[in-house]
Amino acid sequence: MDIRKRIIIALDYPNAREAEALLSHWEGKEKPFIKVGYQLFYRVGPEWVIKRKEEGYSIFLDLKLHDIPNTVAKGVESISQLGVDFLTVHASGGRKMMEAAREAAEKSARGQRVQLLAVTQLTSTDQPMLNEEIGIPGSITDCVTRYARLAYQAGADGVICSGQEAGLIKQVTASDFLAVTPGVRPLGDDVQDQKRVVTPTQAIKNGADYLVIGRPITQAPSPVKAYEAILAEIKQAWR
Ligand SMILES: O=c1ccn([C@@H]2O[C@H](COP(=O)(O)O)[C@@H](O)[C@H]2O)c(=O)[nH]1
Repeated sequence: MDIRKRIIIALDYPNAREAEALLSHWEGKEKPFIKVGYQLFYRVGPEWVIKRKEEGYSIFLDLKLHDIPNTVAKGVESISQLGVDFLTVHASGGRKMMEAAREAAEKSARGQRVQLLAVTQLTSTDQPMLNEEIGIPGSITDCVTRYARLAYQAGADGVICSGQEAGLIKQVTASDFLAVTPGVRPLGDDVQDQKRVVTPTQAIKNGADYLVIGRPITQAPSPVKAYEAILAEIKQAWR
């Protein structure tokens, strides 16, 4: 796979104009893999996503579905019409919910079916928050591992986890079970609201398949330069 596709840029913008302004930096260059979250999706809707697909972007639609199995299945059926590449569901929705999502993705595929990624624990969650606020006992690693196993057994294609956990997830599932990792910060960058953070090098060395990176690229004075610097770093780490 083209190593450029391993970096997924999070387009966390409030409208099409700002999202397209970011994308315009890549005019005449190879199109990056982009992530559309609900801030942008709820504003621009499915037509905008379909248009970007037609232009040749790979798209991760990060809607983090979490509901009863029937509702999630219907949501996946609708989303499958957009032809996006990746879609998130929450592993905490349970096995039946993820199985229903997988079945719906297969049934409603138009060509290549959407790949389902289960969110384990958000990268903004740390140990005290997991135990004291959310009320889940034990270590974050145990919780993430448990959710990853469940997601694997339920037919998800991979998980969203921190780069800290990518290697462990491969050990308890399979080497081709995707570890897609947000919470990536180049050395010296502000971690902001992220807690379980790693550098691009650490993420790749730990076995991450894709790095999801938003603000370190989108808020950089030159987004393309920031992207290319991360790319150079992961190429080095790949060796
Ligand atoms: O556990 C998770 C799941 C999703 N995300 C999303 O990734 C990006 C990260 O953006 P940064 O600006 O690089 O922090 C953002 O869209 C999140 O919604 C995550 O961070 N952690």
